[in-house]
Formats: sequence, C-alpha cells, structure tokens
Amino acid sequence: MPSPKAKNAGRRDGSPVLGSNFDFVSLTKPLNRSSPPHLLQRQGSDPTTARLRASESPSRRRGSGSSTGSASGQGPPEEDGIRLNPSLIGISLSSLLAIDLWLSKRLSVCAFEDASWGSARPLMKLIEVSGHGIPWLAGAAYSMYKSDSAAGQEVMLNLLMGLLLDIILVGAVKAVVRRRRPAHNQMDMFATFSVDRYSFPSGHATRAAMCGRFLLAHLVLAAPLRVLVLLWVGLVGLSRVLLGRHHVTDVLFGFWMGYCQYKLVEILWLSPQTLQGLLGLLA
Ligand SMILES: CC(C)=CCC/C(C)=C/COP(=O)(O)O
Repeated sequence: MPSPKAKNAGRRDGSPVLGSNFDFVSLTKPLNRSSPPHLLQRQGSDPTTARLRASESPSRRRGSGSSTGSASGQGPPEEDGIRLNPSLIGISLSSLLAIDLWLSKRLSVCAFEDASWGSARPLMKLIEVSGHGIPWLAGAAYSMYKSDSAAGQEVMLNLLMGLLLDIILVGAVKAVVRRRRPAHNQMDMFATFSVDRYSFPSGHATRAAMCGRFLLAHLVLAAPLRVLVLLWVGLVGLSRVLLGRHHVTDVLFGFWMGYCQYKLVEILWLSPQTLQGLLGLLA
C-alpha cells in the first residue's frame, strides 16, 4: 500500500495525482504560473513537456537575466519559434493518436466472438476476404486471360499492375512505419506476408480504394452498381476497425494511399503495344 507521502508526491497543491493520462493532460493544460519555480521544475519529466515549458514564456526567461533573446521585449527570440513549433506539432500528433487509439478500441465491436457485435464477425470476415489480395489478383489475371477484346485485356493488365504495385508499396510503408496492430486484434487472417503483422496503413483499405476507383473509371456500370462499389469500399474500411485489425488512422491513410496509387497506375498505364510485347515474351 503506498504511503501518504508517496501518494502526494506528484502534486503538492493537494490536487489529485494524474495517472496514465499525465502526458496527455499536462501537454494541453496551461502551467500554473503562481507555482514556485522549484515546483515548476518538478512538474512532468517527459521531454516534450520540458521542451514546451522551456519555450512557453519568453518574458519569464528574459526576466531571469540569462536570456539570449531581445531584452527590449520586441518579440520572442528566434530560437523560441524554432522550439515551440515542434512542440505544437508534437501535442497535435499525441492528441490525434490518443483519439485514434480510443476511437479504434471503442469501434472494435467484432474483435471477438463474445464482443458486443461478435455475431457479425463472420460477415466482417467475409468482407475482409472480398478485399484480400489473392482473390483480386486471381480475378484480374483470369479476366485478362478470358477477355476476347484488346481493350478488356489492357484494362485487366493495368489492374493487375496496380494490385502488384499496391502490395509492394503497402509492404514498404508497413516495414518503415512498423506500427503494431491494436492489442485486441486476433491475428487469424489467411495468407499474409510477414510485414502484415504491422498495422499502418491498412492494405485492405488501399486495395479497396484503388480498385474501387479503377472499376468506376474503367468499367461501364449502371448507377446502382456504382453505388454498390462505393459501399463496398466503405464497408471494407469499416470492417478493418470493427474486426479490431486496424486503428482508424490506418484505414483513413489507406484510403488516401489507395487513391494515390490509382493515380500512379494512370500515369504508368501500360499500352496495348506493351501488352503485345509482354505476351510475345510469354509465348
Ligand atoms: C497474400 C497477398 C497477395 C496479399 C496479402 C493481403 C493482406 C492480408 C493484407 C493485409 O491487409 P491489412 O493491412 O488491411 O490487414
């Protein structure tokens, strides 16, 4: 049992000691300027807080007599601006990540069979399979092989190229960022690469966004089918979070990245001549 002394070690003004929220709260809360200097030094030990504190009041530091800034008070010295900006970016990022973690956990209602929406887990897994790389690669290759028009073959060849590009780019980003999947995720996906133990970005989201955009641009679809494609893209993304596979930001970034990948496929578009050359090589 902690001693009363240990319990009050965090704050001397009698307010409750902040627990695991300390970093998040202390970064966004203004400092109590009436606190004695020795107390200001004791509040928070993390480097971000310390950086913020060091730059939070140019006038305080001017008053201390050890300032490197302008003594006439005509604005903060340049180093303050340099130090303050990274802190603000840090605060915004930590806040975004905190919201992301909280929201992702709240939304992971199909993460287990006995979770609140656990009965929908099989349906979510079906949607997961619909956005997996293997059915898409197999479907595009089969359609290209079966297509009897050069235009159809060209479109399917480029879809195939986009799908391969997607696997490479997503794998590269996952390997660089190395964000762990949510703790509540059950790693029971079929056919994964080793980088798929990482979470950012969601490969299903990139693929769904890229393929959805591709289908809308290159297939002549009736309006209800176009709506269905958009719905499917949204459902694939949502299912990643509901299944507890991903954080919300993994999916949002994945959608953006998939859209950019589609643009890249348009830029790199393989022409019928290239296709003839490739088929010539295969024959
Ligand atoms: C084996 C092939 C061809 C693709 C792997 C597809 C896969 C399992 C991606 C991971 O997706 P998330 O990042 O959304 O979990």
